Amino acid sequence: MADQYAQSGEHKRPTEIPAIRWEEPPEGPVLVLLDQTRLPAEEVELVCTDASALVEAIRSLAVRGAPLLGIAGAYGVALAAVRGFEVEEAANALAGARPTAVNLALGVRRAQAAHQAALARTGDPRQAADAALAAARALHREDAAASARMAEHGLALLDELLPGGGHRILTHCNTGSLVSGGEGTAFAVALAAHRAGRLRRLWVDETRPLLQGSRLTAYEAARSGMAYTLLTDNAAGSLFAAGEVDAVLVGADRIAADGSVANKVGSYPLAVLARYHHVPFIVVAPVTTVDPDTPDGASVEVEQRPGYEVTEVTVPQVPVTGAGGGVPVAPLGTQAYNPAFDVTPPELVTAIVTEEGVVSPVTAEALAQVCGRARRAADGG
Ligand SMILES: CSC[C@H]1O[C@H](OP(=O)(O)O)[C@H](O)[C@@H]1O
Repeated sequence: MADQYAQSGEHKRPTEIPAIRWEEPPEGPVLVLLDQTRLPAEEVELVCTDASALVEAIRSLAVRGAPLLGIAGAYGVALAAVRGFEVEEAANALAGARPTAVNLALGVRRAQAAHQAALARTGDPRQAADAALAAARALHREDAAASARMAEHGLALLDELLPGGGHRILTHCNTGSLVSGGEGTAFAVALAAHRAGRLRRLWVDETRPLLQGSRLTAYEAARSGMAYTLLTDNAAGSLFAAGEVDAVLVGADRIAADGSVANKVGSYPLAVLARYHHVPFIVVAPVTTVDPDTPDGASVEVEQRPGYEVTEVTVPQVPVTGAGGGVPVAPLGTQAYNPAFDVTPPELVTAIVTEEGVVSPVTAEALAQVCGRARRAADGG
């Protein structure tokens, strides 16, 4: 069936518009974001001059994805410090902008701690601001390096689990360069397989309601030249039943200490389908996404988003009458259930691929060992 589909999508010349960059124009430092709510129709950059603009960008998913949220949060602290705003207030607002992706608060607190330490050491706000910016830049670099190592470990795992190449991978939501300082997490593995000539097709879940798959993953897949095919989330089951899926690759927003994985809503049903059809369900995430302070899946705060994201769609050039500024696709006043994430229990996860290596089977002990290795390395241990 996969061969019925010609190479999907056009292959635009890749334009290297980074998801995030720090600029220092004469008017003062700014954080520049590729506005992901405008993709794929428009490549528009959003300039943030203060933390409140960045908080809004995070809440609206103009900037999104766990690792990138951590990087953005750290730059947000630096932006507040450099522009002379109240740093602690800015840090708290940024850390609380979205609750599920642990990386956001982690990145914010890392830059805030650097700022506080430099201020205590020097008493000089300028040096403290520089320290916060240095911490953000370091996190940005580390995430890019982590992405490359996850891609290596992930491709090696695919080759081990699926000898013979020609991998048909199904993915959910978006986990490429739009969520990362590098080429992403799960998508970076698919990209590595493509470059190695071992990706037969990437099946892309559209990922309702905000369509990160159809809008963002398809955008990144088209630019890469890989063979990809978009599907509605509801069609995934029939692909498994047809034997068209060799593995599932997804990202994560928070991994609890017991190995429970919080990820985009719709990930859990894919894990159940994968188990039923004896297909590996692989999570790809940096160790910064593992939260030892969240003991299990039930402890994860799952972000509940506005109902209008389900009851309305935003279609350009069509008059909008809905509460959320979209075109209603349900009777006005319809209540909607709209969790942004769901939680997959560790027993349904074949492996967690991190930059420190692969955790499989997924147990609290194995996870702690991998993450402990990373933390000792970070502490120079
Ligand atoms: C590897 S981070 C990508 C992760 O973030 C997405 O959520 P959102 O688009 O709401 O930020 C989704 O859960 C992805 O797996």
